Amino acid sequence: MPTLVLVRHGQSAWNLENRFTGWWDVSVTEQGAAEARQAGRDLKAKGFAFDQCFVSLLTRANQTLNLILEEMGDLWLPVAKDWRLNERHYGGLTGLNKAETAEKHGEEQVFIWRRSFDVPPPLPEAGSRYDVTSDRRYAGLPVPHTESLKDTIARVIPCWSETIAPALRSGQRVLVVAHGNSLRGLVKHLDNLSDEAITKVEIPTGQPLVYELRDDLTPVRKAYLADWA
Ligand SMILES: O=C(O)[C@H](O)COP(=O)(O)O
Repeated sequence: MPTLVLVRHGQSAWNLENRFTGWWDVSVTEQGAAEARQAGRDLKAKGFAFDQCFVSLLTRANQTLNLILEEMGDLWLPVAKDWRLNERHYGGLTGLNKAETAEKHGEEQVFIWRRSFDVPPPLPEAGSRYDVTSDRRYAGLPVPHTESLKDTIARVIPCWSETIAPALRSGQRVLVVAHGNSLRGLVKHLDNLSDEAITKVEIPTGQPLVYELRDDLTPVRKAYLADWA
């Protein structure tokens, strides 16, 4: 039975500071690194092993993956790095404090920006210091300027269909380390959730989410590792 484990990166510097992060490339904090190591130890203790890993191009996800694999003694595993697993792009909100933004624009507006299905955050101002379009890791790629969850899903699902799903179908046990919203996109797809239902789904940092799948890749059961018997 295909096994898929999804992990959101451990706590990042901007999770700690409560800042909109998106494609800005911050590192995990000490707590985030500890979450990742614990996830690796727990996966190993519960008998999980992987054949193929997938990760975004962002540092916090790569650090988390490496720490998990180090704890599992599996740093040798093949890893496919794909920009399509990056966090949703937070546009002009990138770098702003979430609580201060809510004070300025209201809780309701910030909820719409953070959790609505198809309303993207405002575009960045020209010359934004958080512009990553010329970062060489994205050379030749269609770097977005802002993204709704719907926009994020429009790149995550092709990544799923072209790379992750074929690996699972070929019998590989797969670990995906990515981000709150790229993983919400995958969860929406796997659990066949409505646009409304996904607004209520939150994915915590550093907690492996385990899916046991049928051969057609529909879920048989799903649970966070802490509850996986
Ligand atoms: O990019 C970010 O700021 C976070 O990783 C996810 O943010 P959210 O909880 O506002 O979707």
